Amino acid sequence: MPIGYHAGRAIELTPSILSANFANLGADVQAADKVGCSWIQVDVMDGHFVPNLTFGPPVIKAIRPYFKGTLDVHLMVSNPDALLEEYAKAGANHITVHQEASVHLHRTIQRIHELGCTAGVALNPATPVSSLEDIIEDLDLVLIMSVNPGFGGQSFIERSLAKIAAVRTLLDQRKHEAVIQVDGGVKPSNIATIVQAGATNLIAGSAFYSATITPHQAWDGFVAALA
Ligand SMILES: O=C(CO)[C@@H](O)[C@H](O)COP(=O)(O)O
Ligand SMILES: [Fe+2]
Repeated sequence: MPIGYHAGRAIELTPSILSANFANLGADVQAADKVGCSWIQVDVMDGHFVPNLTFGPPVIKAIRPYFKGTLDVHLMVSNPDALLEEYAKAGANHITVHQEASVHLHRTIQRIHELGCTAGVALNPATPVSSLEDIIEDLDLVLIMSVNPGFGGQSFIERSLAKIAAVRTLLDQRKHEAVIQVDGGVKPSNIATIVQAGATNLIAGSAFYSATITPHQAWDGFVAALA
């Protein structure tokens, strides 16, 4: 269920399980389902495209029964094409690849669609929105990275707000509707500004899975911040 609405669009909160308790992953994924999240993000890192190593297809297959909604795989890997089928078969509904990691982006997006998933492209903080001009109409989602990918708990890079607004302008110009997702440093204290810039899907890792508040309290905090 959405955490709010802005300009007639539903705003979704997508917990990132990178900040979950890995020894208790099924329960943590189920907690996101129970509080009402329609999306959950699995951050796949290969220790090559980003300096960290996380989950593979067996983990996605294992958590699939614990979440009813969209299982969003954020692929932070070199050569994503080689892995798409495995992640789709493991239970992904949505796959985002990085613009910087894909040599044949158009072919990659076509392949994700052939596999029955929706498709997104992520842009690192230093990658311009203009790099999407010739692919945007094929995308279901654009992911603006508001931190350098690899780790949870980093601070939101303010320049990302202008990039979010630039994606909204480009989508409007092309009369194309796509999810604008923002990932990194999203908190109740900055969510309203991020949504006003044009984002519709907010990733929350450390602000959702926290030692000090429950997922329920985290959800309520985000809802209140948007109200
Ligand atoms: O993709 C990534 C990091 O590369 C993320 O999805 C993080 O998990 C977000 O964590 P927070 O910044 O919300 O703590
Ligand atoms: Fe992510």
